[in-house]
Amino acid sequence: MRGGLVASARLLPRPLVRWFLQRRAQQDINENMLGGKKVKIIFVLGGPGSGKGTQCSNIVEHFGFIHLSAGELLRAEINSGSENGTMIDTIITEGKIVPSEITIKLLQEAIIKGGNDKYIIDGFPRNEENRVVFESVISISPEFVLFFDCSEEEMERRLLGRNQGRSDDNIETIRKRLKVFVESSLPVIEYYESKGMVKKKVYNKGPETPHIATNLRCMIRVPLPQRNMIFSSANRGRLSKCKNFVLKWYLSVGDYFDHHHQIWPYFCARALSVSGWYVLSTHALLLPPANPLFDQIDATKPAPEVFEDVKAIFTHMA
Ligand SMILES: Nc1ncnc2c1ncn2[C@@H]1O[C@H](COP(=O)(O)OP(=O)(O)OP(=O)(O)O)[C@@H](O)[C@H]1O
Ligand SMILES: O=c1ccn([C@@H]2O[C@H](COP(=O)(O)O)[C@@H](O)[C@H]2O)c(=O)[nH]1
Repeated sequence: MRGGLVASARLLPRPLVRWFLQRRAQQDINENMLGGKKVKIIFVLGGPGSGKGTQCSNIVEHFGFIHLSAGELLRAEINSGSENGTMIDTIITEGKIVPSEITIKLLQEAIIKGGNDKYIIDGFPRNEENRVVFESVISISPEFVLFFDCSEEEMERRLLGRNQGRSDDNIETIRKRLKVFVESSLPVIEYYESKGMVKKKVYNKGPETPHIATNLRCMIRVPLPQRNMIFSSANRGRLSKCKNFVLKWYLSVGDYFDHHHQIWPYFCARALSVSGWYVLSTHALLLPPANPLFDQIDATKPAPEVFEDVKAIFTHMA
């Protein structure tokens, strides 16, 4: 019977057979299945240069996932001389985001071609539109999302030293990419965070927290009350960063810490939060325990230490 089917398939035109097989694979994917196995997807998100690619290589080595970097797939598309190549190249050089249908088609093809049941997708979804279109076209929900949190200064330093001949590793494009990350990609992380899907490692490094913009943004996913307060040391971008956010009113007391690093502001912050203030803090030490801030992977640490955090997450998952 099976032999008969194979023989009849040989009589069909090849494009039709290819179309049929692709459709089957697509149906499988839509049911989270590929080749009879449930497909696991993990999104790896973080700013440009936060170390996503570096850690994905470690994950592949230790946990047998296939690594799909959306950026790499787009770069391969440019190099293949495809009709979309020039458009993609221009978008990447401007640090903007390529239309969802292009990226998702490339991801979909790579998943089908990969034939594995475990994928880490690095650098995608990049904006809310990416996320929504992915959900409707490839209806696989990620098992979880890894978020690498890193200061903008550190990301910029790393990208300028990466030296892999990438057209977007220049200061002008890097600045644009960082802006796009805060404006378009962080909302995706916030969305997954609100669903409890962002894998976390408690960030408890000390008083100085590097990534003010990210962290503030993470807090602001919560509906803002009238009164807000920002703790941070001076010259860490409190005012400039806050201008990006619709803070109705805030009180900044960070200057006190710069010179003293005293414990009293911690109690102050707690007392204020208990009495209805919403405390935004750029100091890990000041966080009231229930405050969800700083729960990302601290990607400013050396790569092997970052991987220890990642490993713990993957080990628990297995
Ligand atoms: N923890 C780390 N400490 C110092 N340097 C790092 C660390 N992790 C990665 N790097 C270096 O920083 C540069 C950027 O890392 P990587 O390419 O992994 O970042 P990425 O998040 O994938 O960036 P992009 O989104 O631009 O592709 C690389 O040169 C890498 O070797
Ligand atoms: O989903 C995606 C992923 C990437 N891009 C564009 O590619 C560059 C480089 O991406 P990396 O992840 O840093 O390799 C990125 O700045 C975007 O321009 C995209 O549009 N959509």
